[in-house]
Amino acid sequence: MFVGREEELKTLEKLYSKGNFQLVVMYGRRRVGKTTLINKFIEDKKAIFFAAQEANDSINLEIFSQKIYSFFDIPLSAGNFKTWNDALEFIAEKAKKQRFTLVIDEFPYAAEANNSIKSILQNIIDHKLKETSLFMILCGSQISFMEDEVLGHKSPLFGRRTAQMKIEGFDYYDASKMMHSFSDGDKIKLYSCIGGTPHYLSQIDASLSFEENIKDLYFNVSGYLYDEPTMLLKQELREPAMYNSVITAIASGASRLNDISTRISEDTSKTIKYLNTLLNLRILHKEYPFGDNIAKSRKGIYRISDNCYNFWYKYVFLNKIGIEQGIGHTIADKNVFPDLTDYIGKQVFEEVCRQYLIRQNKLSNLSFVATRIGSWWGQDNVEKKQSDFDIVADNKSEKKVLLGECKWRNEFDDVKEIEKLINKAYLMPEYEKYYFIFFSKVPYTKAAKELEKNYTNLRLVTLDELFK
Ligand SMILES: Nc1ncnc2c1ncn2[C@@H]1O[C@H](COP(=O)(O)OP(=O)(O)OP(=O)(O)O)[C@@H](O)[C@H]1O
Repeated sequence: MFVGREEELKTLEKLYSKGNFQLVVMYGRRRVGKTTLINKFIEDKKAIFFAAQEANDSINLEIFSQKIYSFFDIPLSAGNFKTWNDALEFIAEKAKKQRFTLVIDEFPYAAEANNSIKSILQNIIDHKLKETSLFMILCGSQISFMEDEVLGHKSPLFGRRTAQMKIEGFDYYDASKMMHSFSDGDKIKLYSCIGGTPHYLSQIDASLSFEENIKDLYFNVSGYLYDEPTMLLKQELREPAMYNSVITAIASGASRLNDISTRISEDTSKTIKYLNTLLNLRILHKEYPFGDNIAKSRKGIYRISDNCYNFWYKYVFLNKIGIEQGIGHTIADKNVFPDLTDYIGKQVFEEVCRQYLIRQNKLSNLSFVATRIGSWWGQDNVEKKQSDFDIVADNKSEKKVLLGECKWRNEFDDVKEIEKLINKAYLMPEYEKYYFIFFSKVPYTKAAKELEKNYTNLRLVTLDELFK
């Protein structure tokens, strides 16, 4: 079953409809669904799909030759192309007369096996392919390679791409389509622990409970996700040990540079280097209080971008010895599951609610079209304490703002919390019209629903609405 990717397919189709030469550079973490997306895109098109192997140059050229021959119905006895240049010139000649797509998947493998492929490609693009209607996709999983050696200004291919697409994991909404047999609450829990990587989501066993799935995937040595984040880290970094410490520090709650440095016992100048590498790899991202000037703000905090990493570094990495000794399931029951409400409440649910708003905003389902969506934290000068909004979305020119609170708790006084949210609006004084939104794991009380009826600018969102 193919899920989501509507935007990506729309982008590809739009580029394809231009009818001229296109070079789309597509990249994204392993297992994020690049190949599946490309296959969906080419399913109704004439296409040569070549996936480079982690092998030497002659093997890659041989496979490439065979793909070309089979596409043009040339008998294999014709022998392989002698060089990449010959193969690509052949493609260029054919592409003068007919429209087709050429996909080179896992491009870094081919380029690592033969360092001159990038220059050969550049030369052919400039002198031959540009005049054809070839639709070409170069795809790869090594983010640093694709950004530096393909898109980067030092690459021979710099400036040749007509579009670039970074493929991200699913948001909670698309991820939930891969777990339809579960309750809404379990869907959020699964997304919080596994994240949005389609391949990981495809490992969920619908016949097992949420807990059984998490135990099977993470808490035994043969579990599919037992070692996955470190294996991926090793692919991108030569010395992952220090990076493991940095990510563990963040997963355990440190989010500012100083706190992270203290936790890993390194000075801030070294820590910042590690953090920057992890930011470049998109394993981390930085968040700023809503409205801050990002270029100047000193309030940025570091967050782990993917829930699989977040969960793994918080609960699996530090328990590896126990898991290897065969007590993984007990650790999960005793130490992990009881902590999940806190983990989701503090680290995931807010993001899920923001994703919901981003989707609703695109569908024009909010009271106004928001031009910025984020969260805010800072000083409340009236109450003389730190304060925050889980959600802030605004339209500055219309002077409208939406303020929100997200509660992943089993019990709380909803009326009190809603009133608290409304009463904090003075912290955002620059608007004329205020709207409020509240998200809750558990159903609202009658009194809260009454409040919503009387206060037209207030919306109470229930868990099931997140999936509509
Ligand atoms: N859009 C999708 N809908 C449903 N399942 C998907 C989708 N995308 C990916 N998957 C699942 O994830 C698996 C891995 O996806 P895919 O091979 O496309 O990832 P990739 O980014 O090309 O990975 P790699 O870089 O490791 O080759 C697929 O076999 C499929 O099970």
